[in-house]
Amino acid sequence: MVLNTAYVNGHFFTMDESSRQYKSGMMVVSGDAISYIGDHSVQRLAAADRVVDLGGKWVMPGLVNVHSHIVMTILRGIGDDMLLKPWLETKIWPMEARFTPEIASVSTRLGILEMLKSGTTTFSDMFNPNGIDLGGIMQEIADTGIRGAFSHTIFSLGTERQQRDNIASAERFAKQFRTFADGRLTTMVAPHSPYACTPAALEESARVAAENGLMVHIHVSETDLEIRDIESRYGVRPVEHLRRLGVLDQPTVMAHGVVLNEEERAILHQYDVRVAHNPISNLKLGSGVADVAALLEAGVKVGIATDSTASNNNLDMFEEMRTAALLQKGIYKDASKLPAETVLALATRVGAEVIGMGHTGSLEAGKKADFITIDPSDKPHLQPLEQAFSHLLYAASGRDVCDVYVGGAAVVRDGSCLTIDEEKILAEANRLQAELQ
Ligand SMILES: CSC[C@H]1O[C@@H](n2cnc3c(O)ncnc32)[C@H](O)[C@@H]1O
Ligand SMILES: [Zn+2]
Repeated sequence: MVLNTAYVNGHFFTMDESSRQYKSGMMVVSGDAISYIGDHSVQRLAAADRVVDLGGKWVMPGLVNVHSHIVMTILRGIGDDMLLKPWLETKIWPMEARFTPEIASVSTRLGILEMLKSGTTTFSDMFNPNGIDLGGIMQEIADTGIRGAFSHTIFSLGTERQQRDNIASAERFAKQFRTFADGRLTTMVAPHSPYACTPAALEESARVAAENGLMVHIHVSETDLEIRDIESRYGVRPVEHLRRLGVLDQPTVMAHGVVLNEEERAILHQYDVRVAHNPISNLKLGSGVADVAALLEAGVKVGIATDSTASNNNLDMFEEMRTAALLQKGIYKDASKLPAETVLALATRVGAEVIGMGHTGSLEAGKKADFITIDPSDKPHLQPLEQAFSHLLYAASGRDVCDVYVGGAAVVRDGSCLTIDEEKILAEANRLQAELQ
């Protein structure tokens, strides 16, 4: 039997196409989906099996982080203040090579704990298996209650045989977990980047995506150095390189897109390539600032993302949204660029579409009941209440998140995670980072 829960007395921000607000509104959740959102309805209240009084809390869709690496969470604070190439080659990749199954597991749960507590309900993640049992990791992710899409990274490393095995392992993973945890978790195909994958590996990735109806998730055009490197190896820039190899024929999420010209933005639009914008990671690694305003003007779908805690150094999507908005205003010297309405949409409804999960991301009848609450009543930085929508972007932080629901199930209540043993994970993470160094 489907349980109907009525959430009453909340201030709802729907983030649907028309971005409605219902002050003193009502939302009914039937099973794992929203069946009603709107003004208070006495009839619907009478028909509900359960009533939750929100006491004036704000309710918005859970945030969608479209590019992360949760297995790297343990590396927070390691490798600060370095450019991407030396950061990867001298710090991160050598450390990742020493990861054990225990590190991968603790890192994953620490990352998800941080995401859930700061209001992220859906994420798209790329991880490097390194001999780790990905089935076990997927089960752990499922147990946290979060929603997401996961990809086993493809690197062109080692002998030809090792490279073939790597792609075969990514394909097995993508097929096995394509629909997992009642469809809450799914997979993508993730060649790391045009510089860490051979043309053959990129073509193979496109084949695996096409044969299995999956999206491609790849780092592209992150730095000037990458553009020079790809041009010198193949005579064309990364976007054209991927286009020629057939990668862009598959639905693709390109992480970064910092260094793009007008012609490339037109290609992304033409091929419906979506961009995962990682403003803080791009700033911290000294990569630059993606021209999100130009991408949106070119009709490209953009989502917001954190990247990993090794280049961010947190997974707070509120910080990420605010940074995204402020950067465009700053680089254009135009305060009208990326208003609250736009950025909040990119981090919710549009972000969900970017990663092919349009069944979440807004509070609308028929969508999954993935939502978060914020209690502004005791928070001076969220008052006066009248401009609440503005506060969601310009004043709130992940620490303000009170309750988090995924598919109608509570995963965080009053700031405490119900699905992960916080004390235990923090102790384990501290012990393991000390051992790694
Ligand atoms: C965890 S599997 C993915 C792989 O990507 C590396 N990585 C993390 N952040 C970035 C980035 O911004 N650009 C390129 N590569 C990145 C990470 O170390 C893993 O090996
Ligand atoms: Zn990344």
